[in-house]
Amino acid sequence: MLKAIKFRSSNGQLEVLDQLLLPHTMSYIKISTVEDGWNVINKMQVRGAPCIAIVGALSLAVEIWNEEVADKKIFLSEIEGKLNYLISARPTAVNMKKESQNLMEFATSLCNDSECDPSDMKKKFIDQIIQMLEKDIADNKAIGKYGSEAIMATCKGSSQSVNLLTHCNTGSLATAGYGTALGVVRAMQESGKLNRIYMTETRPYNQGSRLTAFEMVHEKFSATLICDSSVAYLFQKKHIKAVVVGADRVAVNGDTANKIGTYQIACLAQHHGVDFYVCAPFSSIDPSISSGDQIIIEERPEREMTYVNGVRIAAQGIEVWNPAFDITPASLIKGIITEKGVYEPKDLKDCFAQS
Ligand SMILES: CSC[C@@H](O)[C@@H](O)C(=O)COP(=O)(O)O
Repeated sequence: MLKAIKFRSSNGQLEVLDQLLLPHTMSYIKISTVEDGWNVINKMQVRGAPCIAIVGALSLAVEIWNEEVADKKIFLSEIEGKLNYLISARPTAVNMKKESQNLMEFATSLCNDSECDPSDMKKKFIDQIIQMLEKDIADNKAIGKYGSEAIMATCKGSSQSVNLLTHCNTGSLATAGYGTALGVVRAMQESGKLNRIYMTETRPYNQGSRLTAFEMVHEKFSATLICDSSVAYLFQKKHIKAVVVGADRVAVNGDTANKIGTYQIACLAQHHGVDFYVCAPFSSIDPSISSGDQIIIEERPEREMTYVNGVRIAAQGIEVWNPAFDITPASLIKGIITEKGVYEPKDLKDCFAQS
């Protein structure tokens, strides 16, 4: 499996795959500081909501790796400042914000624990960050299993294999490994239930043609790339059983922010009677947001749209609007596939009330 993150827990060495150079060049960038982490996230050398949170947190771990911590309160305020800085790298994905809150709660409890000395606090804090890597892979495998079961439960005939469509990149490159929506695809492939995965190019940054296509070729899946504008025709012609996409932030009512173009695919899926699933860990659900209207949508530089590989492809002088994400209303989503099971959007609220 491709690896977006290489982390050595023996000596605190962190490297991330430069996804701007894919699919032509596999080159890893060394990350030594929080500023390095912020930069690779902001420039989208690392992207994908779970991967952003893990790389952000690990950049803090490697920065403090050799630090002598003498005072717990000073250390707590240092990590709070650095986590807040990391959240500012990209605004739409909630995972970095949620993981920061979790890490701050954990660090505060260590700070208040009189049995824990400053160096213990640092060690335990770093260990907590490292656990995020394993947890993300385990969560993705659970998402894959639940998603595969949910899709196959709607099929008539147990031996059937199906065609799926995905958008953007949600695989090993967007997570610690295995993937969310691509994790569902992977689980279906492993159980012989995948006939073919179709993927959109995902303009303007081309996560589909550069990254998902790269992963699928690498894994030797039966996979086909389509233009973003071919989705309606694909639904007419290719017997697509379901759409599986990831999420950058899910509101409590199920409205979902994901890569620009997701909303129009959901509209087309409804028109054609194709099931539309969002696949995301609980860390992508934002309990503080009641609906999608409150989600801040990142707008990226116009150059990402008007240039391809340094060559301008748009007419000089044209004005450009380049939102990186859109909001798919909950009414278009059949299920939200998480590591705890599959929820109808209307049931998410109760799920938070219970926990
Ligand atoms: C498991 S990744 C889920 C989402 O983060 C993904 O679908 C997506 O929209 C990524 O956007 P990106 O702008 O490439 O970070």
